[in-house]
Amino acid sequence: MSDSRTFTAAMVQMRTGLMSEPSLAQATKLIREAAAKGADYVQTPEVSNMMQLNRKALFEHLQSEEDDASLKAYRSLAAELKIHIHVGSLALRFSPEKAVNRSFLIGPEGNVLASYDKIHMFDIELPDGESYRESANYQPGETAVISDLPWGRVGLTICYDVRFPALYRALAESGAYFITVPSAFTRKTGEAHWHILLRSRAIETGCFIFAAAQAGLHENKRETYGHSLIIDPWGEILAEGGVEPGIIMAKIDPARVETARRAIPSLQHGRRFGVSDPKAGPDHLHLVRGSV
Ligand SMILES: O=C(O)CNC(=O)[C@H](CS)NC(=O)CCC(=O)C(=O)O
Repeated sequence: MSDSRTFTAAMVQMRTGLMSEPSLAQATKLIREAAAKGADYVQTPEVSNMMQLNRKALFEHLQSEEDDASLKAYRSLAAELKIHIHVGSLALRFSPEKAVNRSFLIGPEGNVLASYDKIHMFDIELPDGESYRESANYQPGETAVISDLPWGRVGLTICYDVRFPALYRALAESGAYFITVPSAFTRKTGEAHWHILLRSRAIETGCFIFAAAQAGLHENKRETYGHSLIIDPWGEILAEGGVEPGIIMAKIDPARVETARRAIPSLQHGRRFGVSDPKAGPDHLHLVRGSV
């Protein structure tokens, strides 16, 4: 395929603080650095604006999408640098009671091309007592989102979504060549699952995976895993971050999507099926929700 389809993707790895202004300053510096090095598409992690201590503090600082100063700043920056900036997500006010975890794909004219509300809420309890109840504060999205970049179609997801392969299948079947997974993984679950989950989603979908990550010990005392990743459709890691803030970059050739899918057309081989339980009698069939 022609060289004109290739582009440079950059992931900004950051350590979001309690307040949005210093977090924006941190991201802006890294986005400028990526643009100076030739990035066409720059992604920031989940909750690029603030990671607060508790519900009360979160709601004191939340802005609505209309009023949020960091979204305006990212839009101006994209227009100034003439690049795509994908704000992995912002915590924004959704209603008096709920926030929303929303990512924004901004085009080189500063226009918002697409936004996506995280669908799957991280409500979990780890064996060591670490626990999260994202749904207490956040309103989940109900719609998967795709958008068109100049180099091919992109599907938007966030963090914990990565554990739900049906979403990725749906995005790939809707024409995605790239799938974005801006994240704030915990250190524990990241060590155990991060690379495997993201590489699996790349291999299963034949898509590039772009995952900018939060990293390190945050002002709110949470520790995130880092290791931002750019993965090709064969599952190969093209670039990986460490545990400190910074940028990673890779040249992206969308033709690799076609090569990988020609080699293993598993997207076309998927079949619908039921699950039979012989103990429950010959006519019994559990209905399953999908083919994956
Ligand atoms: O609440 C915030 O400040 C920002 N949001 C997050 O950090 C979100 C929800 S708590 N984190 C995840 O989804 C981690 C998933 C994860 O670690 C896994 O799937 O293992």
